[in-house]
Amino acid sequence: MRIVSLRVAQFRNYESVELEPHPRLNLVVGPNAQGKTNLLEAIWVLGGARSPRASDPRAMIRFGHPQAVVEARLSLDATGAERDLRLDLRPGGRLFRINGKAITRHADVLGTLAALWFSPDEVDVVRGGPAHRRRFIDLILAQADPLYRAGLLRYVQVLRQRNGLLRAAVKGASASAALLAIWDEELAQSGAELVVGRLGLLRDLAPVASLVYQRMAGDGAPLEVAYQARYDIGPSGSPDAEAVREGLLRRLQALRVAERARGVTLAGPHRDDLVVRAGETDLRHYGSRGQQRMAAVALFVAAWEWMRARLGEAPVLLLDDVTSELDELRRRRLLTVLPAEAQTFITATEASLLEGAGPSPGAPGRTWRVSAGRLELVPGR
Ligand SMILES: Nc1ncnc2c1ncn2[C@@H]1O[C@H](COP(=O)(O)OP(=O)(O)OP(=O)(O)O)[C@@H](O)[C@H]1O
Repeated sequence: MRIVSLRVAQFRNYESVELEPHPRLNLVVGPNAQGKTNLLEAIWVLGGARSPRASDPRAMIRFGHPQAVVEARLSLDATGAERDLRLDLRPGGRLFRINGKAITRHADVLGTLAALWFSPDEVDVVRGGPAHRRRFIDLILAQADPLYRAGLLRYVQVLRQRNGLLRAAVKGASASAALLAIWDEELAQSGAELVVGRLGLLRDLAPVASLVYQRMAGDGAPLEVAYQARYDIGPSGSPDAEAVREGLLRRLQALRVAERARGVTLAGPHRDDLVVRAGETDLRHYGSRGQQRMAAVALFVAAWEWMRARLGEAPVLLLDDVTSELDELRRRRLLTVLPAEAQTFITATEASLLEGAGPSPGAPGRTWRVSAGRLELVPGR
């Protein structure tokens, strides 16, 4: 899919800008603190995702204004059909509209504008804690698979209820064994659905990520990405919900005393992780910064491929400041592994850092110069 036109109003340092992005490559250049990231952030949150840098959506409303608006006309690859997506950000919350119709359930927005965000901070998908890796796979799955979205909502609700019961038990309230057993079943059932979705994703994602990693690293070590749970999930190559359900249930029963003492659910997909290894090296703990960065890029490129295959639509790529920390060689390697067919928005302080971006030298695209919340189309690209 691609963004045909975009309007950003009273969002961060933008008063009001309208643009018609190029179907492929959009370079967004300008000095620091001018609004490059803000533009990508506007597109990202329009897709329904949380901002990578604002836990409170109010931070994105232009200072002194009551609300921000981001809207786009989207064109679908499969049918050429167009869709209008609009987000109103107000102090009270977010309101999304698709073709003018207000969307009441946030989960129904995800996937309308499928996108992936990548910045140097995404190295945390490899180097950071397990929550980063869980968020990575959940967001991919939630955008591409409505069943997974629904399953995730259900799991979060079950987890909340079960934790409530365990917390009450810590405070001395009676949490009957029978009641807990019911919530064990619920948690194991909805947890197993999530784990099976995640295993299916990894089965497809891992080989692609390994290929991309080897192309970038050039040292021959394959990248291994595997699911890590502290309960039996059966054979990961052929995901089986029943095996996962039983494994998780057994683990919950074994953890009964500890959970009653701590008042929290100690096993399930909310605590699982991914192992990311290159050869013998667990990159999460022992990878060099360069290896971790390459593995993160490889995971994102593979995620893009997976989402495209699953949705039948190419997700929009938002690449913020990705070239800044890299030397010439790494920069070139990075730019050549990026999917050529994606509509891409890529920021940099200087256009020269993006030399070689796109499928071939001199690839078609548009360059926008950003200065204090104003965009200017640079002629000639
Ligand atoms: N809610 C807001 N209202 C008005 N201006 C804001 C708001 N939030 C951030 N800004 C301004 O946006 C600017 C930062 O923009 P942005 O983060 O897009 O920078 P950038 O061009 O990507 O720079 P860098 O290259 O340093 O990443 C700052 O000048 C900041 O004061």
